[in-house]
Amino acid sequence: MLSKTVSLVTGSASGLGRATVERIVSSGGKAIICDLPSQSSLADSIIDSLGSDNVKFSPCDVTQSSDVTAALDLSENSGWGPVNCAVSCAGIATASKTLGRKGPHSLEMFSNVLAVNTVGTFNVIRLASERMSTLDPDDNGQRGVIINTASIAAYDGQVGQAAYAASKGAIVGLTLPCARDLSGVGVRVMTIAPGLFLTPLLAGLPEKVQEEMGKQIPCPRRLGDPSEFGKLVESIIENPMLNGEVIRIDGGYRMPP
Ligand SMILES: NC(=O)c1ccc[n+]([C@@H]2O[C@H](COP(=O)([O-])OP(=O)(O)OC[C@H]3O[C@@H](n4cnc5c(N)ncnc54)[C@H](O)[C@@H]3O)[C@@H](O)[C@H]2O)c1
Ligand SMILES: C[C@@H](O)[C@H]1CC[C@H]2[C@@H]3CC[C@H]4CC(=O)CC[C@]4(C)[C@H]3CC[C@]12C
Repeated sequence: MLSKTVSLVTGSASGLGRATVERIVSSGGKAIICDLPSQSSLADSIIDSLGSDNVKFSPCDVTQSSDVTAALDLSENSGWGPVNCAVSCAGIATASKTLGRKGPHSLEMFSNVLAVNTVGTFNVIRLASERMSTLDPDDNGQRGVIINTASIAAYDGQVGQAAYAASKGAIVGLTLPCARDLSGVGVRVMTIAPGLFLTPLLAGLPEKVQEEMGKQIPCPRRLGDPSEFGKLVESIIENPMLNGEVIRIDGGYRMPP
């Protein structure tokens, strides 16, 4: 049971983040939905279904420190206290070759993917851990847990995924040093590397392509359901021994070139 979980979940108006909020709240916790202002109507529908006592929306671009700070403040100003759990799901994906028919990869696109996926994730880690450090420790001397979302593309990046794979590889790379940095204040840091999950990120692809992608997963032979990601988040929150590690959740899939 996550009845004491007060969480900030980025990118949670949609997909894996939304499933995380649903899991945390159905297990008795609270969640701040941290997503772009353009996602406010999706956030409102989550609040309608889960209740405004349990879920609040803070419009936020994760690359902006003031926006993340405002989301952390909202938890405290709502009487929930400082967050003890931060889950980063905000992310964007692009597809562009390093040298394509139209010329070299756009440097702006590369920087933007790293800004949202990597810098945004680190922004949450640094600001959320400061708030967690003010909490009383539990029996294990722990004050909070931070969960990042990488991707199996961090390991098996495909053609056209240089920017995306680099952004996710960096999240894998920062997991252990951040866990080590924050061990003194009792904050754990974990990363999940999902395989192919049926979220709006993939739902935009033709149905035939989605079906074919699902068939490539060894077992189970289908795309992942976002609720399965939410379940893993819950396990990580509940298990005090999980720290400084990356967990793949991919049905045994390894992406081809
Ligand atoms: N779906 C998959 O198969 C899959 C696989 C591996 C990794 N991932 C990763 O999981 C995470 C969630 O992906 P998803 O599939 O749920 O996608 P999604 O598009 O459904 O959700 C991503 C959310 O992030 C938000 N977002 C984007 N930029 C933001 C910013 N600057 N600030 C705040 N919020 C921002 C979007 O508005 C959106 O609500 C991403 O990091 C993605 O790279 C997804
Ligand atoms: C594991 C995931 O993080 C990536 C693996 C496959 C990627 C998708 C491949 C098709 C792309 C098409 C596109 O133009 C937008 C991005 C993609 C949907 C891309 C998104 C990231 C994953 C799912």
